Amino acid sequence: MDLSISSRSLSRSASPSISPFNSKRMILNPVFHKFSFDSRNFKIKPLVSRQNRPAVVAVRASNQNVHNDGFVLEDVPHLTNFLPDLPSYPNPLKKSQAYAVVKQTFVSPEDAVAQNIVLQKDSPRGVHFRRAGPREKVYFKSDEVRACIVTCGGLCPGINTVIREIVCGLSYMYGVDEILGIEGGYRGFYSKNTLTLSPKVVNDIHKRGGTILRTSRGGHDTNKIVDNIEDRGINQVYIIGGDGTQKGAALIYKEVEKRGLQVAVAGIPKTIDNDIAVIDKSFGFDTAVEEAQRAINAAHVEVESVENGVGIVKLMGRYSGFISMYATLASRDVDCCLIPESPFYLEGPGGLFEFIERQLKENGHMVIVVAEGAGQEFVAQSMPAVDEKDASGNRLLLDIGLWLTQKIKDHFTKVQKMMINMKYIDPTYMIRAIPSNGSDNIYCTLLAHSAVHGAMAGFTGFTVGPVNSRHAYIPIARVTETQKTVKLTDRMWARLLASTNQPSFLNCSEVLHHQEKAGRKTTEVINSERTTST
Ligand SMILES: Nc1ncnc2c1ncn2[C@@H]1O[C@H](COP(=O)(O)OP(=O)(O)OP(=O)(O)O)[C@@H](O)[C@H]1O
Ligand SMILES: O=P(O)(O)OC[C@H]1O[C@](O)(CO)[C@@H](O)[C@@H]1O
Ligand SMILES: [Mg+2]
Repeated sequence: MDLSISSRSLSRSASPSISPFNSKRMILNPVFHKFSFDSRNFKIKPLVSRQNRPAVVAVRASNQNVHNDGFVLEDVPHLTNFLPDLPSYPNPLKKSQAYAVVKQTFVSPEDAVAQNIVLQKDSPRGVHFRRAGPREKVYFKSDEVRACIVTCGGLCPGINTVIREIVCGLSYMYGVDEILGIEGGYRGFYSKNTLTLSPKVVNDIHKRGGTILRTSRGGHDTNKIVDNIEDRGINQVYIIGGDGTQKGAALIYKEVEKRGLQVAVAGIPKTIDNDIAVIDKSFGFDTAVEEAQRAINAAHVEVESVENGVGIVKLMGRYSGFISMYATLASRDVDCCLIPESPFYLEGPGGLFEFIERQLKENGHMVIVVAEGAGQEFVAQSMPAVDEKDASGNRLLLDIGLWLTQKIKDHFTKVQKMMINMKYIDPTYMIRAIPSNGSDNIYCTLLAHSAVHGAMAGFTGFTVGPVNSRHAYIPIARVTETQKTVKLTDRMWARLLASTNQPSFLNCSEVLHHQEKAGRKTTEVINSERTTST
């Protein structure tokens, strides 16, 4: 029996109960894809799908493949894990003009990307991920692919570039011509129309900020989404979004597996906050850091032109201060950077007021960069209890910029009897809404191509991203189980403190606590200038 029939033709077949897909689902003898782990790592569990059809699913007991030398491969799922007889085809890239003279067109199945590249001579080789890129064999016939793209969560520079490059990549590299854009985020699967995407439609969208598909928060209903995927005959789903979106993508992948559908689910991580774990950085982040310079520069120009000028620039970063940290390091005009990971205080020795006073005496002006998630506990104290959430359940933040502006003004005019000139700039949405810069555009292309190659090769339930500069397929759970934050114990934060010479706001016991948390037992003498008791 020919099992190469696509889910498109299947879902269009008159009666699902007599679809040949049923026979495929009932095969009880899974033969795992040769790149996957051996069957000892799996157990077989019968499940019942939406239409009460029996489905057979291979559940990965452990997705870690550990070798004697401490080499660990954290693999991503493959369609053949639960559709063992899926046929494969030669990759059409073999005949592609673009790849004609490439020395090694296809990534070797053995290629892996190391999560940790700083090792000691005798240390175990550690965790690795499957290297991204085109494979010798694909598990979809080009003319049977019906792909869709969806964008969820907040905006970020480069989303349109990723959309463009998925469409052009599918079309030019694999000859796919059925690509749908799902409108308005996850809820768009079941409540909106779709857009037909082609290279012509997406040709110049990378020059625009935002997402041509529009986005939303909330509205993730796994069953409704997968019903819709099935009904539309979609067999490749490209999901662009942040940590919440990737959690949603994992649920879609699981439901697809449970129903035994030949649908590849690929996540492309997006977040301006750069808070996605494992990957080097998220697309749009460099653009954001660059754009933040304009706001910082404006603040600097303003405050150095007046007497006792204090400029405050608020940047995005709910729980992670990466944009603020990098924008500060890039600028050199910033005297103090406040991020959510590093608690600060205003009054007393080593506090912010003391530092501002010193800066004003020495330079006559200063610039503070504050991440939107910093000092939320202070703002909350001075406001009636509000605990609002957005539609996705993310806590809505209070305006630390306004609060800080007011506090500094009050302190210097009322307590210190000192005239100061406050300038508060909030460029957050302006930064998020711009198109991506050149280097982010290239990065977006790599992400999109990696996702397309991965889905065509039959991988599913994966996220793409660079790990130590090499693009890899990462199990979705790995990027959602933790959020990446600035580590105060890493050298980067020390570099920032050394560059601005701002107080660290940590007292001696806090320094030791952070070092212990980072697993470092140290008896280092702590710089007394930077340590005060609160
Ligand atoms: N735990 C979850 N399970 C399933 N879906 C989720 C989950 N968390 C969020 N989502 C869905 O993912 C989408 C985007 O989530 P969210 O608004 O948190 O943004 P995000 O993807 O984290 O991006 P960012 O935080 O960078 O703006 C929403 O449609 C939301 O319903
Ligand atoms: O678009 P919204 O819902 O106002 O979201 C703003 C939030 O989104 C983010 O930009 C993340 O996408 C955060 O930095 C910010 O707090
Ligand atoms: Mg998020």
